[in-house]
Amino acid sequence: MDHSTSPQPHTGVLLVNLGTPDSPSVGDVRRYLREFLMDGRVIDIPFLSRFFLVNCIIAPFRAPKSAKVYQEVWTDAGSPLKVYSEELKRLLQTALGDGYRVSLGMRYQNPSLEKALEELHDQGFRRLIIVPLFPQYASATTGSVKEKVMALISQWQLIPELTFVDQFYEHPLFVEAFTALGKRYLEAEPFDHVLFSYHGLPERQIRKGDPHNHCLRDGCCDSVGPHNRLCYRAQCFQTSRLLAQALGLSDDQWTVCFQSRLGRDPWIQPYTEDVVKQLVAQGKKRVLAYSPAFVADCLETTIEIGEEYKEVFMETGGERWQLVESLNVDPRWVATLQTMIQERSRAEHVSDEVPHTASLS
Ligand SMILES: C=CC1=C(C)c2cc3[nH]c(cc4nc(cc5[nH]c(cc1n2)c(C)c5CCC(=O)O)C(CCC(=O)O)=C4C)c(C)c3C=C
Ligand SMILES: [Fe+2]
Ligand SMILES: [Fe+2]
Repeated sequence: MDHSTSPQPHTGVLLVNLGTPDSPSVGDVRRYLREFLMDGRVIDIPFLSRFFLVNCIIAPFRAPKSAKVYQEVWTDAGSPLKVYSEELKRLLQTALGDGYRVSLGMRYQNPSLEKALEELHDQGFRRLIIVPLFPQYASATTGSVKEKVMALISQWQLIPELTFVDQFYEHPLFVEAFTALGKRYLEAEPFDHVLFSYHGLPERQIRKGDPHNHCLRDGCCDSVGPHNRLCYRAQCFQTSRLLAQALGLSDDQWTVCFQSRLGRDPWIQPYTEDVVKQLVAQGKKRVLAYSPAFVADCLETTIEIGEEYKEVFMETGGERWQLVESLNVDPRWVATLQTMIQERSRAEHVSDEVPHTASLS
């Protein structure tokens, strides 16, 4: 094989994260909230009701409050979610090498999915690997990314081979990377308890994806199997079990909970705020908090867990609260993505090497 020239990229890789406002100004936060919450997979009610709720109630009232929180989390380089995602793209490109072209798009706002896909379209790749950066599958996140990407690509004249990485909640390297981050804290000082706090979802959305009428009953999320393969809550429990096992925790040393409820409908439980108060009542004074639904630190981790739930904990009698930072641009995380992408590539590599006409001649 000739190694003197670098190979042409043969595969396009699209990383997709949720998105964040362009700036922490009220106007930009309002625009972000409108686009995000008008997604029918996020607020899954009929269009006219959603339009009224988002444009007349949530966006106008929430934008000024959320903008203040975004101002807290904003750095000189911008929104952490975007800054980490862009650096991750750069590092992954280096790790994968010249055979791949990595692009980054956000489901909402910028850099836009349209632009990211246009970059890949221009290269005329035969194969695209799309990685929604959400470890656990939810219709509101992974499902929404898949819907939007398919809608955009369906307008192309030549539609390449598409591979979606639907989830990686139990990928051994993902679990290993998150384990290492928490282990550093557990080895440095004693903690009474480990909390795994995930972004919540309306219960209705879990039910809609449950043809077997299995979810949200006692013990329904104790395992992931054919009956609940894409159940977000079950996948969150599975990630937590694997992390707890890798951290050497016994069953009474960890708890799963769900944060960020929006509106009055029931969301999946237990709610983080209730669990935090219960832990204090049980005499747990030192808590290590993980947030394994996110691969980059953002408003939901740094502010909501790192500050708001910490405040609840400390005010009700807790003594030490430590947030485990997200994977961000950890080299183990970059290597995890590299492996997941190469695993997908290898599975289809043969069809690349052998021209399709070969079997006919
Ligand atoms: C696991 C990932 C996420 C799921 C599932 C999810 C569902 C979901 N979110 C809302 C409403 C809001 N989420 C907000 C912020 C936000 N959400 C995620 C991820 C998931 N959301 C992230 C990474 C972020 C932070 C983005 C950042 O810029 O840092 C917000 C905006 C912030 C605020 O005003 O509080 C809202 C609103 C719903 C309704 C929902 C499920 C249906
Ligand atoms: Fe959210
Ligand atoms: Fe379930």
